[in-house]
Amino acid sequence: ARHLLVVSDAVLEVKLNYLIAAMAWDPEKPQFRFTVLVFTCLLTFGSYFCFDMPSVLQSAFTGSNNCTDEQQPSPSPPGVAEHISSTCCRDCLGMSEQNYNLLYAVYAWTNAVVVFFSGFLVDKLGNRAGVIAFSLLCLVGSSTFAAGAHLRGTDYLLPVMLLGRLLFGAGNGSLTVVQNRLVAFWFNKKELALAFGCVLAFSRCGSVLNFFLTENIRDAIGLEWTLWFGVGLCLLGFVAAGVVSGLDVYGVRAMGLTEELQQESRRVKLQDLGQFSLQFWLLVLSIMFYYNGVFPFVADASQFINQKYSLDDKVSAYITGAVYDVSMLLSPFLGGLIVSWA
Ligand SMILES: N[C@@H](Cc1c[nH]cn1)C(=O)NCC(=O)O
Repeated sequence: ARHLLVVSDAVLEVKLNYLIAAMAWDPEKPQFRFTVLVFTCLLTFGSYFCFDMPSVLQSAFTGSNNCTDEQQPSPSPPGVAEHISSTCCRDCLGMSEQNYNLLYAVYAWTNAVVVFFSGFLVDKLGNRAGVIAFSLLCLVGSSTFAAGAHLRGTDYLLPVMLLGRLLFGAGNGSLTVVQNRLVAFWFNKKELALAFGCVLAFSRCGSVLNFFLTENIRDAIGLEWTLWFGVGLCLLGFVAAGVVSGLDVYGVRAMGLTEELQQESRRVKLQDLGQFSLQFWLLVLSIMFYYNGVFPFVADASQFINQKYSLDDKVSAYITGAVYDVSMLLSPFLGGLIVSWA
């Protein structure tokens, strides 16, 4: 019986090895591109979580930290969380509303300017360099932002946090560009819309979890460590970037496309911009005007809802995040629907 067990064990191992080889290492097979998809989805999960952390934490960012040594945080009015009382808040950064909004403005402007150049750079240098560089920028940006929060009460708080948002903005937008390029490469023949749907759903999942969890995490570990928790998620994105990069090198080489892709990237030039169609630019404009309304609203909505309707911070954040909930739930299905209609 023992002999039989050893033999069946060996057979099982051979079968398993065969399965792994057949499953994972032929880049033309669906298993390979879906493995790429899983790690591509992970690229922006953390950065999307971090992007709207200020919105959830707006009252902490703008509340005044004016406690004296003996003073305990005073009891909060009904419906307002304990740590944000109007008279004493140990966990608050004391930013003005304008400076708080600067955190978003700096992100948006850097994002808008940098993505143009990073898109061109990725066309020239390829996905691997881009995915590593931009996820590293997100990591450095979110770390700088979190480190800035430790400087409360000093003149350095705002410049350091703004610098963090600037680096994060440069990284996150560009990371989305290279993420879409990876999906377009690995899913160019089929399942393209479905793959885009999955990527968007996963990114939105980062946003949604931020609106559901951040306030609770802050209650448990305090403001600074909550921001470092976001950094941890960006680190996850950086690790995923390493894996995607490795898979991409392997897959392209195994399909014998390395030389062809290098030649293609040499041919890319700035003048190619002129070849984009009117339809493309109209699409760009419609997306721009759509986001014009959404992102600034999300940035200020948590505190607005909290103050106008006297709702608890957590409930206000859930309501603000609802704008992303629907998108998260529907994207993969709508992507699948488009695939089956096309
Ligand atoms: N650069 C991102 C910013 C963002 C917004 N929400 C989470 N991150 C971006 O523009 N994303 C586009 C999007 O559809 O979320």
